[in-house]
Amino acid sequence: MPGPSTPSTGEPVIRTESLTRRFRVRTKGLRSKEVTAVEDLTINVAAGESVGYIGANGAGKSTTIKMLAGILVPSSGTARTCGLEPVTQRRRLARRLGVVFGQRSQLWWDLPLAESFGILAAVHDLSKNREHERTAELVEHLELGEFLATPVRQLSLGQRMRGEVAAALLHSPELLVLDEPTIGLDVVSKQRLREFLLAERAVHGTTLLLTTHDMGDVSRLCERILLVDQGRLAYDGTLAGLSKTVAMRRVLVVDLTAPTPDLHGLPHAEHLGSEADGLRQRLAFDPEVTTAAALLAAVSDQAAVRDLSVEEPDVEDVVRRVYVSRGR
Ligand SMILES: Nc1ncnc2c1ncn2[C@@H]1O[C@H](COP(=O)(O)OP(=O)(O)OP(=O)(O)O)[C@@H](O)[C@H]1O
Repeated sequence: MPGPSTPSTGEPVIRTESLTRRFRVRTKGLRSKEVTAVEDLTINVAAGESVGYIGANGAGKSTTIKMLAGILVPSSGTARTCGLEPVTQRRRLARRLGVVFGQRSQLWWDLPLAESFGILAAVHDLSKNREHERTAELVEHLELGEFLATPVRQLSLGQRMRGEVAAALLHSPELLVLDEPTIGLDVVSKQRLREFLLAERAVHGTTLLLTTHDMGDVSRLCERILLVDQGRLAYDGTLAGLSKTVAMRRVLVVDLTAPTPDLHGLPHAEHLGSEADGLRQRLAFDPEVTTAAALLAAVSDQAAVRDLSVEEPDVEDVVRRVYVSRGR
């Protein structure tokens, strides 16, 4: 688990009480029905915490974030972010909050990255000194130097995401909210971004709230997990606590030298499936019970292995098994 949590005596950075948001959605013809995206959500996040906000597709994560950022008005209940009422005090909140939407850009597509930073520094009213100091710090730590002069639309996804994170942090917000920050990134880019976020939090005490479908993000970045199920809070606690509810299975993927029937009788493993006539087979195991090495040895007794990889548990899989363990 990452870094120490910062005890806080002040007001929570995020506080919601019975927060609810409904949408009216069109069904057939002129008919419509009401969808409850977030229901009766009561949470507190203290300064310095790093919280993973996870749940299945459509569970209500983005809707919650939009209400916390003042972009969406709640149907009922209340939210306070950095001690402010997000909708009516949105401008003041913008000075204290940074938001990164993995699938949407806040940068100017046709401008070089450096110019986007300049505009944002002006928007946030940073002094020239502060702007230079903070930009230099972020450029160094996010390794942006080589493409500061490149128009944003020409950046790779990984480069752009680093640019997005820098843009969201330029004004040194006390709360950074990230909606799917590592989506689509390769393993190395993910790792770099996670390391940066950990360092940023350690140095500046920034509170982190992130939604993700990547269990690697959760296990490396988040001390606390909030799990939502159909808009309702289903779990609030540590990853270790969640592991007690459902084992955090990893998946060993083996590529075999010849087509092979599904491997059976492997100790402490579940066969998840095969591809290409059994040339590739996927085996889930609980790292608390066995190791990838022990499982590989057992596979090697039955077939010749050409290549292998180990996948992190998938958030969707964890969420599904939490639901199953609750009888849903
Ligand atoms: N603007 C909208 N109009 C109508 N329905 C909406 C709107 N925004 C969200 N919803 C609905 O609210 C529910 C929650 O959506 P939300 O985007 O918050 O989920 P999510 O947990 O972020 O999902 P994902 O992981 O897929 O991004 C879904 O049923 C979605 O269809």
